[in-house]
Amino acid sequence: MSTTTPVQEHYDTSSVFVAVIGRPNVGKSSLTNLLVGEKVAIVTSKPQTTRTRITGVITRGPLQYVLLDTPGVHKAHNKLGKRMDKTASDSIADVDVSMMLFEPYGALNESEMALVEALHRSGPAIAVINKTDLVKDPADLEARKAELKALGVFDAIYTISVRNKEGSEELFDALSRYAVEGPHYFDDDAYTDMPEKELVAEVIREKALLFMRDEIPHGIAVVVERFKERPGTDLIDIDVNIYCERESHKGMVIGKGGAMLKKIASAARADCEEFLGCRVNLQCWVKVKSDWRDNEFLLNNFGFKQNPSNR
Ligand SMILES: Nc1nc2c(ncn2[C@@H]2O[C@H](COP(=O)(O)OP(=O)(O)OP(=O)(O)O)[C@@H](O)[C@H]2O)c(=O)[nH]1
Repeated sequence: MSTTTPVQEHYDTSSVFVAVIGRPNVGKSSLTNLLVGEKVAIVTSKPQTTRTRITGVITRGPLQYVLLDTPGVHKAHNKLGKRMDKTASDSIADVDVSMMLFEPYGALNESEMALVEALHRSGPAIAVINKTDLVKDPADLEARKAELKALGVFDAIYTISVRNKEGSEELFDALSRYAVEGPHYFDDDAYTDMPEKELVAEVIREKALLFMRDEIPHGIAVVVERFKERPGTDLIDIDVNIYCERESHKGMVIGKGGAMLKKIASAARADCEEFLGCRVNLQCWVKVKSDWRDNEFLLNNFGFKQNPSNR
């Protein structure tokens, strides 16, 4: 008697994996959050806030969109930078479509042109001009569109304003054209594959970036040491270590009489309570680990791992 393994040849469902790419600060995280409708990627006005590859998931009926929110393109100066660059180029190779964001104004820079080159070699791509709310004259937008069209790599060019929440339906529609028939890779009610612990760490980093002067926050790493629900309550205890590179930075993260740390922690707690849907007891400690950005072991320890392919 022979046994056969049933092979499903037809699916009623499909999915599309999308790399969200573009120069730092162009609005990749903001767009991911808008499309997902939840806070999965941290957003600040300072470039290069996105370190890890965050996956936003949106399921609309039979179609599942999976967004990879990549770090901005930049020149790598240390191991962390190199790893971030690798994450960005890996994403383009793995996906069904790349969505490259552009500012409405300004010359395309060297790293944007390098990305465009990479797109010529990889799969299909669409261009998205964000921040149309800043456009003064519609002719400016037309000129930008013509410039992008001339690059000869984009199947189509879209215009959006994440700030005004304009253009997202057109994008969903555009991306759906690249969907591939198959199973859904994530639960239909999932919106990210990022563990809650990592989301908590990202939120704390976001607050540090928001409240502190430029030089320090980019040198910090946040590690969630404990994430534990208190049985019988709606309370989660979260213990967090904030690592910085110098003793003097530690002092600044803590602030006068602990004021800065308190400010960061209480803003982070409010966000955590919102997305976790319960009360949070958040304890933060600040520690010094010099050169963590150049130390392979510590990078792995802090979660900046090279992600395995999703498929
Ligand atoms: N005016 C305007 N500002 C926007 C819009 N979308 C995003 N921004 C702002 O642009 C800044 C950068 O947004 P992010 O989403 O963090 O940009 P990013 O591309 O993810 O940045 P990196 O993580 O550094 O690569 C933030 O201050 C946003 O509020 C928009 O449609 N209009």
